Amino acid sequence: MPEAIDLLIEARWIATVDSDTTLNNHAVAVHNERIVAVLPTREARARFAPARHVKLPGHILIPGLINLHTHAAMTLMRGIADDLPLMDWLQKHIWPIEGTHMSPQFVYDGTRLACAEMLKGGITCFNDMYFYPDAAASAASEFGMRATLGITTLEFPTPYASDAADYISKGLAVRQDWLGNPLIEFCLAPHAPYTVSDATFERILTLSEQLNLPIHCHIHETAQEIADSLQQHGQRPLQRLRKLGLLGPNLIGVHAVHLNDDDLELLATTSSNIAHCPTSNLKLASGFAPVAKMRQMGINVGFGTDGAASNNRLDMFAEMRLAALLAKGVSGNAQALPAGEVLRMATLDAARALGLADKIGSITPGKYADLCAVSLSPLETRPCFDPVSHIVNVAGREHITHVWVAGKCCVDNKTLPNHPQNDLESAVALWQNSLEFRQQP
Ligand SMILES: CSC[C@H]1O[C@@H](n2cnc3c(O)ncnc32)[C@H](O)[C@@H]1O
Ligand SMILES: [Zn+2]
Repeated sequence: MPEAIDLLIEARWIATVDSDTTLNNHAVAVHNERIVAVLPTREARARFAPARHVKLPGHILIPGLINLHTHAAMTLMRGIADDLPLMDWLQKHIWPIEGTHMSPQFVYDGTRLACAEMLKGGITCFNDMYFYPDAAASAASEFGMRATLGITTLEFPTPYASDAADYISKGLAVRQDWLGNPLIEFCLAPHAPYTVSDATFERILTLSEQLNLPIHCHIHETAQEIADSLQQHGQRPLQRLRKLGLLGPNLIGVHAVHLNDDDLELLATTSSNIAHCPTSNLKLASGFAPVAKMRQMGINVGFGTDGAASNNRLDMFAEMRLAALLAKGVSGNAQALPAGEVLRMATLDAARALGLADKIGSITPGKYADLCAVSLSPLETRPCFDPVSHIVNVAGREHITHVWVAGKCCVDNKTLPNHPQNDLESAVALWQNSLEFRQQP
C-alpha cells in the first residue's frame, strides 16, 4: 500500500547541498512540513501516494536561499539616495528619513514588499535588522516566510525607541509575543561598534548567553570605521569586540570588508560567522571583502543583500554570482569560490550562522521542506553540462518557478498564490508619495 504524503516533487536535478553530488531524476517527498525522503523518481512513484504531485522535468531543485543580512523594510527607500559613500548615505539621507517616517506601518508595508520580492527570488528565510520587529514578523508570517528578526539596538533615539535599554526591552517583549511560532526566530542586533557602547554590548552578550540567541552586527564595513575606533578606543572594532567577549559561534558579523591578518585570525579562532554583502559593499564603495581568504581559514560565510536602499535589489542570485566573480578577481585565483561552494554558503552555511542548520539549509530528510525550483529549460540557460554551475553563473531569479516554505507553496508558477497584490501596490504608492514630497533639511 503506498504511503500517503502531502507532496511529492519530482525534478530533473536536485542539489541537496548535504553532499556534493547532484542527483538526476530524483524526487523529494514532503509530509507535515518536513522532507521525509529523497529518492529516485521511479521508486518515489511506487512508494508514495501524494495529495499533491509536482513534476519539474527541466528544473533543478535547491534548498531555499537564506538572506543572511537585510533591512527588509528599506525596500520603501529603494533608489532614494544613490551614489554615496556609507556615512553620507546614512547620516545625510537615510537616518533623517528614518527619523521622520519610521512607524509600524512603514515596517509592515516595506517588509511585505521585501517578502514578495525575496520569495519570488527563491529566498525562503531572511535575517533582518530593523525597527518595529513586531510589524516585520506580521508581514513575514502573512507571506509564510521564515525570518530571524533583530532585537535591534542603537544608543540614539528614533521614533521606535529612546535609548539602548528601551530598544532591548521592546525587542525582548516582541520575541516573547512570537515564541512558539515555528517560522519566526529572533537574534540580538546591535547596529555597529560605532553606534553601540561597551556597556550595551556587555548586556547583549549576557542576553545572548542566557537565551541562546545569535548576535547580528555590522563590523569593519569601511576604512573610516577602523580609523575612528583606533582614535576613540585605541583598538580596532574586532579587538574591542573580542575584549568584550562578543566574538564566537553566535556572532554574525556583517560586511567584514577591512580585515588585517590579526582580524582574520580572531574571526577564525573564535568560530565567528560573516554575512558577506558584495553588492552593497561595491555600491557604497566600501571595498572588497577577502572572502577567499576567510574561507581558506575556515571562517563560516553566508551572503546578505543588505537593504534595498544600498543594493538596490534583494536578489540572492545576483549576490551569489557577484561573490563568486569578486572572490576570483580579488584573490587572483580562478578556483576561488566554485559554484558548489557558493550554493552551500547561500544555504547550509547561512543556516549554520543562524543556528538553524538542524532545521533548514539542505534537502535532507528530517529538515523543513524549504525548497526552490529553478527552470533550466529556457534557451538562455542551454546547454547545461553542470546545473549547479548554472545556478551561480547562468540563471537568474527570473528562472525561479516554485518556492516552498515548510512544505507550503509560496510561489506557484512564478506567482504569489492568494496574495492581495493591489493592497500592497497601493500601500507602496502612498509611501512613495510621502517620501517623494518630504520636507528636505
Ligand atoms: C538600527 S536598524 C538598522 C539600521 O542600519 C542602517 N543601515 C542600513 N544599511 C547599513 C549599512 O550598510 N551599514 C550600516 N548601517 C546600515 C539602517 O538604515 C538602520 O538605521
Ligand atoms: Zn546592513
